[in-house]
Amino acid sequence: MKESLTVKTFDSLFAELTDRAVTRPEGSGTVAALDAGVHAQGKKIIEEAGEVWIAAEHEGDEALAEEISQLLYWVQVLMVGRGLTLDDVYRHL
Ligand SMILES: N=c1c2ncn([C@@H]3O[C@H](COP(=O)(O)OP(=O)(O)OP(=O)(O)O)[C@@H](O)[C@H]3O)c2ncn1[C@@H]1O[C@H](COP(=O)(O)O)[C@@H](O)[C@H]1O
Repeated sequence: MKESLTVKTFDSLFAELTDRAVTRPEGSGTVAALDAGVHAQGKKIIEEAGEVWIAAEHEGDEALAEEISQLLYWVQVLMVGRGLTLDDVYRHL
């Protein structure tokens, strides 16, 4: 996950990614990830989920937390790409 001076939350990251999809700033990895489509996004989710599993089995808390953050990011990319909102998901929690 890229470094930031402010603390991000799941909701604030989702708002940021939603804004990226609308404003499409040059150089945004999220824009590229959205343009790559659901197949590429799904593969990335599987990859990151695998890295979370491996980290949980073999790595420390910091590495595990970083892998989880990447998994959450890619799940959000897929959500934004499909047009889901946070409420669409939260209502199932
Ligand atoms: N939180 C994330 C985030 N987490 C993961 N990733 C991307 O997910 C990928 C992680 O893949 P990998 O695990 O394979 O790591 P890698 O860096 O590709 O390289 P290796 O693992 O092979 O060493 C990288 O491309 C990361 O850039 C993220 N990309 C962006 N964000 C945040 O999303 C927001 C928008 O970012 P931009 O669209 O790039 O402006 C910003 O707040 C960013 O900090």
